[in-house]
Amino acid sequence: MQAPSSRAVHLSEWQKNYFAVTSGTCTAVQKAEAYRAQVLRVQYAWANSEISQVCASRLFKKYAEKYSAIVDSDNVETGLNNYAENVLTVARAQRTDSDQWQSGLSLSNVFQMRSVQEMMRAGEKLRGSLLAPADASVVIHGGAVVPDPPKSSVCGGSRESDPLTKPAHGTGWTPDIPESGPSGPLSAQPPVATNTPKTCPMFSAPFGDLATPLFGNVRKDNSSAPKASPGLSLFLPRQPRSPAGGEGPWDRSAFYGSGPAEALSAPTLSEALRNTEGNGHREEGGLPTFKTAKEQLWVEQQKKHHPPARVAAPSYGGSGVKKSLGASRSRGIFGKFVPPVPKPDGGDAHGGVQHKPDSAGPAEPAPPVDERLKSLEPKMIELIMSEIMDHGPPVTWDDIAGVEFAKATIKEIVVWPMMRPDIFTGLRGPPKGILLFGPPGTGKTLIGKCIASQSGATFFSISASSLTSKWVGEGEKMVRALFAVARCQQPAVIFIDEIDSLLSQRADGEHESSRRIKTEFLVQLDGATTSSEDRILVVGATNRPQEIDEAARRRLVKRLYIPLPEASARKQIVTRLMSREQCSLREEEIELVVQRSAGFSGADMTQLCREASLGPIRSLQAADIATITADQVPPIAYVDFDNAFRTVRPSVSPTDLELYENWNRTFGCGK
Ligand SMILES: Nc1ncnc2c1ncn2[C@@H]1O[C@H](COP(=O)(O)OP(=O)(O)OP(=O)(O)O)[C@@H](O)[C@H]1O
Ligand SMILES: [Mg+2]
Repeated sequence: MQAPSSRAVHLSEWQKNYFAVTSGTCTAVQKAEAYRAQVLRVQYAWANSEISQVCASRLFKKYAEKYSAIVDSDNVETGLNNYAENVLTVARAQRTDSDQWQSGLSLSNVFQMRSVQEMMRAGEKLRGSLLAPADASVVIHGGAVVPDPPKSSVCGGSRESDPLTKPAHGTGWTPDIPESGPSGPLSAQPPVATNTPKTCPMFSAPFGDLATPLFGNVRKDNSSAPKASPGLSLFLPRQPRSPAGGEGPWDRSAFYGSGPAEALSAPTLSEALRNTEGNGHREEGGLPTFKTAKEQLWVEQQKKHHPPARVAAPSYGGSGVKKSLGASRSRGIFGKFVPPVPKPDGGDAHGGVQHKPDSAGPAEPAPPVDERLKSLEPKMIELIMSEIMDHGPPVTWDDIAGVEFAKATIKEIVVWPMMRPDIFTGLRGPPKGILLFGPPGTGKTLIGKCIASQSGATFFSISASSLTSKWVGEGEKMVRALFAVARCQQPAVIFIDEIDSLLSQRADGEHESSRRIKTEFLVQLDGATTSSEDRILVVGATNRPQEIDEAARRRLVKRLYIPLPEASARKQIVTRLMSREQCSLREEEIELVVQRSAGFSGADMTQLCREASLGPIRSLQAADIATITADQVPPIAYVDFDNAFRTVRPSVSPTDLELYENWNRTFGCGK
């Protein structure tokens, strides 16, 4: 950011210049100088990021054109028309700064000069080839001719034709023009050559679309370039030089690389950026290796979506891993997920390390593997990673209406021990297993998501049915892998939804594979729940608690009943949902809705509100729906709830409810 004072200085300079050039008192040279200074200022401002590239392009074009107009104009009063004089100046190594100085040159006789002709011939030969800066200055002077028709254009991509291919012919010869030897004026005048724009790259437009070649045909293809080049290049030798390393546009040359004009141009900059995008790092000798967060993110995304083929770690002993572990997924709501495979550059106390962007190429040696994961198949670990709960918006405790006791207990068991493990030790040590049970749609899964959001632990969410059905025959390996990975990611919460399908009572007729899964799960659960060091919490949720195996039940020590919402909780749900919509329900009407919804689950209440919210739409004519604006939709009224009650019914029957309550009285840990 520029300090205000510096802005003020800029502004006043700008104004001063403006008045100078519009006052009518200054000479053409002064005007040209002023415009040239403006062009420089634009460059400065752009280089200092004070103005955008688009703005810089426009200003550059504007002032470069004004400048060219003066320099190109052959009007004796308002133009400089002194190309030939510059050639003469060059030839004589004399300066012609005097306003009174009258040239003996005419437009035509300059072409008779041998040196000019030689330069034009030289230009012909060089045409098409990229010129070195020193040569380029030859082209400038050779091509810097005249503004009328054979006057064909001057040098520079801004002109339509190339003076090198269209030598202008003139008549007459002014003998007082000194000859400068067979090799032309430039070679005959070394001091002049050193005074050419080759060391003065500032007018190589720094703007992508205006990358005007300073030196004639360096970039012929750019036809949108401003017509400043010829004039500028001729003018520049007369400008005072900044000392090397001093401030000024010369600094930009140092910034971009010390070099000729092309080193300054925006294409070079964009090239460097393209390189960065292409391979994630900048070329040696290019711009500094700093990467913006956006670039870094882009590079990481590229790696995620096109991960390098990894060589399987020998210690995994299995098939090669095609995807990098967990890298294809985001890192959970808290971003705490760390890969189980430690990287060589450090690890945490548990053997895992914070996830870092995977910069490993295929040739990178396989990283060492956590001891606890050695016996597992990499494929399994990968599958576990893909089960990490990382989707959906974060859920807060306030999003869950009612169930105050369960919420308080969970905070006590999960959140606080995570916060203060030093206090929650010994007898106060948190239980390692929780069972949330209750009728469907009462918020058990919602609580699971809330634990994920609020605990700050690594959160694994697995649907038990996926363990039994998705990976048939491999379920028990999955269970083992799940706990092993969780152990590497402590503190960790393993949330198992529909746990009944995993831990249902063992029956004689059950399938061998599901029996093995269950056994493995109980073993792991036992390990996790009995080990005092492990900070792994297993949270199971079920709406069929009576089907859970007694051995599993014992291990899930805190069994919390998640009942149907009470009146206050139902009101909370309705109020919260209606607050996001246009609603005209009065307080007593809300009370009425709450009363009428006794026996509804949280999910039923949500459904009721959805149905009611469609009421105002249904009251509209079909034609209106096409044209109505969103704020013209009538608000939700009690009548809409009234209608909704006709179609939405409680999903939990009183008989079912009794079963839950019985089970809660028998096994539940609630009050
Ligand atoms: N206590 C609650 N507070 C707010 N919304 C709730 C509550 N209970 C349920 N809901 C609503 O019902 C939806 C379903 O809840 P959820 O999936 O948590 O029920 P569940 O108890 O896991 O059911 P199931 O036993 O069938 O799996 C939630 O997304 C939410 O919109
Ligand atoms: Mg659920």
